[in-house]
Amino acid sequence: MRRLLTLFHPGSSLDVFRELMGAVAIVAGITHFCLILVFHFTGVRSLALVNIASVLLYVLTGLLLRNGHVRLSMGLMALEIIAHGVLAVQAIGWDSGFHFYIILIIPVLIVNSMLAPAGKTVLVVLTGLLYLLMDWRWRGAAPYMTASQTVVDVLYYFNLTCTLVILALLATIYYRLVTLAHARLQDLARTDPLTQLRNRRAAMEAAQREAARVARGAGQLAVLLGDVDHFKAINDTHGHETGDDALKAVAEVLRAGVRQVDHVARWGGEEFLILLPGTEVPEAMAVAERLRAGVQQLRVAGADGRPLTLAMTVGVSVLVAGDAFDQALARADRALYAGKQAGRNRVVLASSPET
Ligand SMILES: Nc1nc2c(ncn2[C@@H]2O[C@H](COP(=O)(O)OP(=O)(O)OP(=O)(O)O)[C@@H](O)[C@H]2O)c(=O)[nH]1
Repeated sequence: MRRLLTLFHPGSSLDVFRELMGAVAIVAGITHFCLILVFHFTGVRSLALVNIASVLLYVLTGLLLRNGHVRLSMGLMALEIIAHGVLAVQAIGWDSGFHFYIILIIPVLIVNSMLAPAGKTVLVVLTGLLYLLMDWRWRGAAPYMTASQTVVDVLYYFNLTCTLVILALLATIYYRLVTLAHARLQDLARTDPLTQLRNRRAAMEAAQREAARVARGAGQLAVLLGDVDHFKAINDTHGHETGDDALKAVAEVLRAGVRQVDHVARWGGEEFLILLPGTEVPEAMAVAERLRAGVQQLRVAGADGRPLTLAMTVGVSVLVAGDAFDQALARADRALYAGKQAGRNRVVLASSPET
């Protein structure tokens, strides 16, 4: 299953559908391969040849899918399933169960993200009508090939089992892919697109979780608020693109400069929030100073090609048990403001909670 799910990387609903079709092509190819063996050993050589053609067709549809020809491969698959069903029920009889596969077209049509609702409805109804028509025409009709009751029974239970397995697989894969796509969306909703850091919303969630840990006695939480100095001047002098490059470079310094358990987020424009769980004042000040120095060492290419230096002011506060996160954040913000007032490019420790 994991292998099937990693054939394509699901992102959009089209990717999800393409992945699903890829899985269908693989399972259908395997089913037809088994049928080659069944027909070969039961002596129905002509149908073994038909199934060789089906396996080759599913290989082709798999390749088409990988190259992005989703509609074409889907059309070929539907055509194969219908043609195979029609031919086989006429040849060996309705009781062979080859018509079951046509029913599987209906759920695949419904999850198809490329079809408009009206088109989907028409195709689903047509498939249902085709199935009913086949049932009316061929159930009870005499097949033109004579196969023993044992062969018909083997085929019936083989086809019924395969249909049930494919149905369960389709539902499972679709459920897994929807879950993956949902997780991806959740992640996107929490990521800042420019810096790839967590965004303000994700930072607030992390802050609430960490604040709850502090309240449970898990030690202090250091709150660092960093703001790039004179950033407007960088934008104004070198352009917005250079400003963006500078923000990405700063984000990288911050991300690389903290532990795995720490949280780094883009809090707003050129402002970054860093949360350090289980960290007391001396350690928090050391980390803040290291990050500030890291930003100062950065060299970003300016509009004239010459390297541009950056600086960052950081306000530091510590959340202790019985303290509210908003209060600690407000203290870090005041410390940051004090740092700006005092000349920027520095780390300032906030006053303690009770002052
Ligand atoms: N390039 C770029 N600029 C941004 C982005 N978000 C905010 N800004 C700019 O960041 C600048 C922030 O300016 P100010 O708030 O005046 O701060 P500053 O110039 O850094 O001054 P100090 O903080 O006092 O040192 C504004 O010009 C915003 O337009 C962004 O995503 N990309």
